[in-house]
Amino acid sequence: MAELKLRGVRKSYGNAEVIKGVDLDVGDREFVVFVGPSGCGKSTLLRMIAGLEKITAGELMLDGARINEVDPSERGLAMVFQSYALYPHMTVAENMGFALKIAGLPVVERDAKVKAAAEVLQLSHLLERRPKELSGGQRQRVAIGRAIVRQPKVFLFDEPLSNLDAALRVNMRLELMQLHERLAATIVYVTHDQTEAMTMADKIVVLNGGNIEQVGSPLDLYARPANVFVAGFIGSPKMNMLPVRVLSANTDGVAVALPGGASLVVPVEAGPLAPNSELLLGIRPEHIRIADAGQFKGEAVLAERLGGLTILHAEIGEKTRLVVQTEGIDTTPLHSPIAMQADPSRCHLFAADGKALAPLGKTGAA
Ligand SMILES: Nc1ncnc2c1ncn2[C@@H]1O[C@H](COP(=O)(O)OP(=O)(O)OP(=O)(O)O)[C@@H](O)[C@H]1O
Repeated sequence: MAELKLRGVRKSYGNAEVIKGVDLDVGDREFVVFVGPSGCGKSTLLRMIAGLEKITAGELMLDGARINEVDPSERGLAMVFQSYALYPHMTVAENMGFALKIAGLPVVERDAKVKAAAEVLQLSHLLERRPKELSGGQRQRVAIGRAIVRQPKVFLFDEPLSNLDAALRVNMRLELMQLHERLAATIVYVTHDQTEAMTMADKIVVLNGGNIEQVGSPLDLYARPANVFVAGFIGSPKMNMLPVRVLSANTDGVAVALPGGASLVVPVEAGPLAPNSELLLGIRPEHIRIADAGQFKGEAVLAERLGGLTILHAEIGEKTRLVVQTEGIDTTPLHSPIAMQADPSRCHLFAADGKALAPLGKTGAA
């Protein structure tokens, strides 16, 4: 069992508060990913869990017991860093077994644990090599192996893949997902890469400026971002955001005037919205299609043809662009008039404070 609970956790450096009261549950065997822009506090929060940074206020619990004051080495957590921090003069086997040696484990037990971890990580044939004789991906696996042999309650990963090239990163991502399954481990993982978060996490924690913006499964965050920040952060290419004006609201949703003059009814709760209020309309590029007729008219000015899909950039007004994602190789001619149709049921509306209007039915209205 390994459950973490954070309650009202804060961190200040002098007068600067960088973690501003975080409440979070990490369930047993859950793969939880902290994601957010540079400087939002991801690493600080992870290091506080590890015990490498003091917690200024709040409570950190592991399996029901407060561990704020427990020494890092006694917490039963193992951290894997971005820089692998391997000992250059030691072999792979010695690097992996070092913590066990320090802990005074007999050689036979130590060797057995190193061998078992090496097998899981496909490092068995490299045990006698030194770090400089390994590729980046192999070094990262050794760093993970060093954590595995300690059989920690929770694995903490701080951007472990960011030193690897793109192809290797994709491979290691898959390996980490398999490892999570094989070890049935609880993992807290920091990244600024939303694709890593979307593909690996059971639960994503989106951080911004020391606060949690939203916690949810990848698909929750994709389908129901709580605010503009999460909507813009999750999903690639990014969600289109268009300024719109409220025309009316009724039980079908909120009708808004679009740039270009057409209107669209988004099935969301109006709440206290007044006519003429200004909102942001969010539409993911994959929820718009090129059509004979549609709510948007303009012309494609740029096409990114990626083989399996095409990303079209269309101008729909002065300084207003719409990004449209289509399947396969799209042959829409550039600089000719086209129409685009958005699926209203997949659209999002955000109020002036950035919060998403609730989808119809969520609060009981039909
Ligand atoms: N030792 C420190 N003293 C003062 N401020 C610090 C210290 N460590 C971190 N900070 C500040 O705390 C904030 C959060 O930093 P942190 O490293 O946790 O961000 P991050 O989200 O991990 O960013 P990145 O993705 O760039 O690594 C930043 O504004 C940073 O400047």
